[in-house]
Amino acid sequence: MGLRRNKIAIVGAGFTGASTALMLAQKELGDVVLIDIPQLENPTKGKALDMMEASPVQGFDSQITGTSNYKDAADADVVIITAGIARKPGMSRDDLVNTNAGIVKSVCENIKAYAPNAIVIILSNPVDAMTYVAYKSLGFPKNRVIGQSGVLDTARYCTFIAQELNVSVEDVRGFVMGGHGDDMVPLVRYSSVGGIPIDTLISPERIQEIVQRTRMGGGEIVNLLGNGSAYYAPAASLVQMTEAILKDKKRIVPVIALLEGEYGYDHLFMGVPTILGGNGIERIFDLDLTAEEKIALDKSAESVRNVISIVSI
Ligand SMILES: NC(=O)C1=CN([C@@H]2O[C@H](COP(=O)(O)OP(=O)(O)OC[C@H]3O[C@@H](n4cnc5c(N)ncnc54)[C@H](O)[C@@H]3O)[C@@H](O)[C@H]2O)C=CC1
Ligand SMILES: O=C([O-])CC(=O)C(=O)O
Repeated sequence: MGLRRNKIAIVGAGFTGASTALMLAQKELGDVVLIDIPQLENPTKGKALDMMEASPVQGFDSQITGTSNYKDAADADVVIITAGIARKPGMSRDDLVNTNAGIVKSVCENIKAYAPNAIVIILSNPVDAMTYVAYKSLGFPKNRVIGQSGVLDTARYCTFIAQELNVSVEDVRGFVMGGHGDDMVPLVRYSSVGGIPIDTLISPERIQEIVQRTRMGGGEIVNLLGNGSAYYAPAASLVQMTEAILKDKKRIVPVIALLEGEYGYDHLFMGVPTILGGNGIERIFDLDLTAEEKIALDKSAESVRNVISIVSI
């Protein structure tokens, strides 16, 4: 019997889903199945075929299939959920909660039926609450239900630090935790370039501006695009998470995880630093925080709780 390739299903073939499919294939992380609603089956097939026709030019052998039939996603190793509506200028991510909760729930019923052993990554917003909806709907163990926020928020934070110091992005380290909203918590104390703490190189005022720009990073793109939200950096973030899982890399990345006592929170889904590997979330780092950091995290946790409290499953 030949070796089996990894299979990655992406539900939602819009801006983020399609960008993710192409980036996954370019890295040959597995065969990709792109799923959207039956009314969009032809455009979904068209996107997949267009990407396949890039493969001889770019030299990748991953197969990309467009479909509206979950049977094509049977036994996927990783399923990525990007289905739902995106915000427009003037809206908050939380305004999407009721529409997207219904969509994520129905998507999860299909995942449960066709890919019961998959590790599931949720992108749909408001993503902390949608990860909770997915966890409840799937009934999978908590290590296999993972929300994407912190990789993207950290990427934005690191972009701004690299630009501020005019240094390589490869040398910037740091992370953002908390909910994926305007009160997320970039951890300045744990941020460095080439091992040098950033607060020895950047003034407190500029650091605060970078922190604030990071918090509003999604909104900055929404306002510039005018008719949707970011997709290139979100797709890159999903690819990093998928790669960590499929290659069992044990990357240390912030992701949305079910907290059961960590940081003093119980039954809450929120972004925290974790080890991401072949078993999904393999460990949560429960770091000591300063009083100021804890106050900021409490505020973010309260925002997430408020959104989750209005979700009906
Ligand atoms: N967590 C994060 O960091 C980020 C979250 N997002 C969120 O991701 C979601 C998707 O964003 P985009 O791709 O830009 O939106 P989009 O509108 O381009 O694509 C969404 C796709 O989902 C599909 N869809 C809707 N209901 C479906 C269902 N029941 N089954 C299958 N497919 C379904 C739509 O037909 C559409 O093609 C939004 O909720 C957005 O807010 C986007 C970027 C970052
Ligand atoms: O801002 C949005 O609505 C999309 C998103 O979550 C992000 O780009 O961070």
